[in-house]
Amino acid sequence: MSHLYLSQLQIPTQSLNKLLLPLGALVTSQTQLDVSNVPIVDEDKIGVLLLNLGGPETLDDVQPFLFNLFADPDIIRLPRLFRFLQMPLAQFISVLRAPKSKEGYASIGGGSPLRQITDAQAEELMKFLWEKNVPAKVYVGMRYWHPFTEEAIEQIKRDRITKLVVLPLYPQFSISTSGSSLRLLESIFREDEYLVNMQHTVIPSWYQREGYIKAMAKLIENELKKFGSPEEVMIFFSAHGVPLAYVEEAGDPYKAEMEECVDLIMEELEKRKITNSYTLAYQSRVGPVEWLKPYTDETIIELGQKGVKSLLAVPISFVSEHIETLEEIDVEYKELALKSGIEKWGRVPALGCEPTFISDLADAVIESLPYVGAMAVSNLEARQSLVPLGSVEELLAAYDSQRRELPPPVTMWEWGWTKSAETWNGRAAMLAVLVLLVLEVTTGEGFLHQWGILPLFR
Ligand SMILES: C=CC1=C(C)c2cc3[nH]c(cc4nc(cc5[nH]c(cc1n2)c(C)c5CCC(=O)O)C(CCC(=O)O)=C4C)c(C)c3C=C
Ligand SMILES: [Fe+2]
Repeated sequence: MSHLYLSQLQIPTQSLNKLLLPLGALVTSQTQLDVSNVPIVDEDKIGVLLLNLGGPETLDDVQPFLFNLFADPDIIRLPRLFRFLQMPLAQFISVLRAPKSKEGYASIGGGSPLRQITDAQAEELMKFLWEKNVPAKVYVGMRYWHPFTEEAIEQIKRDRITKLVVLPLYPQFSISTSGSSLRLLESIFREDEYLVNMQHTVIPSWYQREGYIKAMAKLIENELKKFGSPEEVMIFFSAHGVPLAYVEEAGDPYKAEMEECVDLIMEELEKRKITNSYTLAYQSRVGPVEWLKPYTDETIIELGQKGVKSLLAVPISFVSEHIETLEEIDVEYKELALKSGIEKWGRVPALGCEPTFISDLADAVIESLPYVGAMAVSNLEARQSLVPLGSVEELLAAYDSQRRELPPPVTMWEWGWTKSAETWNGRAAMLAVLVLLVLEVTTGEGFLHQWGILPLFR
């Protein structure tokens, strides 16, 4: 785990006067916390901002929620040349996907439980912080639905918070989740004088924390006991997928962090004399591109073919129940497993407000407090004398540089085979394709239907 300032998410030249401090020591420090050296003065008002995805609360929210999701350039990554198509494409895909998504949300009670669960987690976290003598207020900022991150920030300003710890509720870092939320936050901070001057730190990922690993192991142990022969059960970790290009081209650490996380949980189980076989697969892919493999559905079928009879599904990338646990795993994958020859099926619940877990999150916040703004140094020498920059900064910088490369400046229209003509031809072609797609969706006929491509987005 490392800590950083939001300014570190910017290109390096803009972040020279602030410092990212990877706190390797804190990763392993699970010992008794000593809050006495936390530099908090009486006037300090401490805030914790929990970042999460957000989910539609009613069926009418589904399409606008999907629009917000697909309008995010960290979710649909278009080459810069085609960036102007982001909004029309988001509109197009959200309208196309909404009916299927609505069915899913209808089957879990008409909306996402994410807001309620995240609010409850915030409440519990606040209780633990106060019990540990850290009077802090906890805020929730969602990326794609209410309460939006912008709303949380407004409240933080109204409350005159002076020290802020930013904690994404995703255990493992991905460009598409924590990365996207932090990038948004960074842009909000950059434009606001109050926020620029507010001391803050970010905990980018925390999958390796002992409290989290222990809480996960305990939940798995509990569910295993419900099987007749627990030792014969295969532990099936199922993580939300990301497109393969995120990992292979943009350098997303998500897969590596996921694999390490699974290893740590299995090591913890071994300490409890649980040595079951296990596997990790990726679920919930969207669209026609290749995603991280192995895919959950294909793996279930293969395991059935290999004669596995008992499977315990463990959702691993998210700490709340949500549509992909309640519908995709509990209904679709269970049905697939039973059809594939698996006879006994179980599922580990999401962590939610599990006390070991929330208490550990409170510890993570307290451990990061000494670093809230404490390392804002203005000279390069001081910066270089400290611990080298952590992986998050490098990551987002690499990712940004990949996105920054490209286009020739788009000038006025010129005839002939010029750079400008090429650019405008490209844009015109994309617009034409878009018009064709809209026609196809509205009429239900066209080449994508004939080729069987369109249903892939549904
Ligand atoms: C760590 C978790 C998640 C990653 C990584 C992630 C990447 C990712 N997701 C989509 C597309 C969709 N995600 C949707 C819902 C959704 N996604 C996550 C988590 C991660 N997504 C959660 C917890 C939820 C559910 C929220 C809720 O309402 O309960 C949806 C909408 C649902 C649906 O229509 O299936 C889409 C679409 C992409 C494209 C992506 C990586 C690029
Ligand atoms: Fe998702």
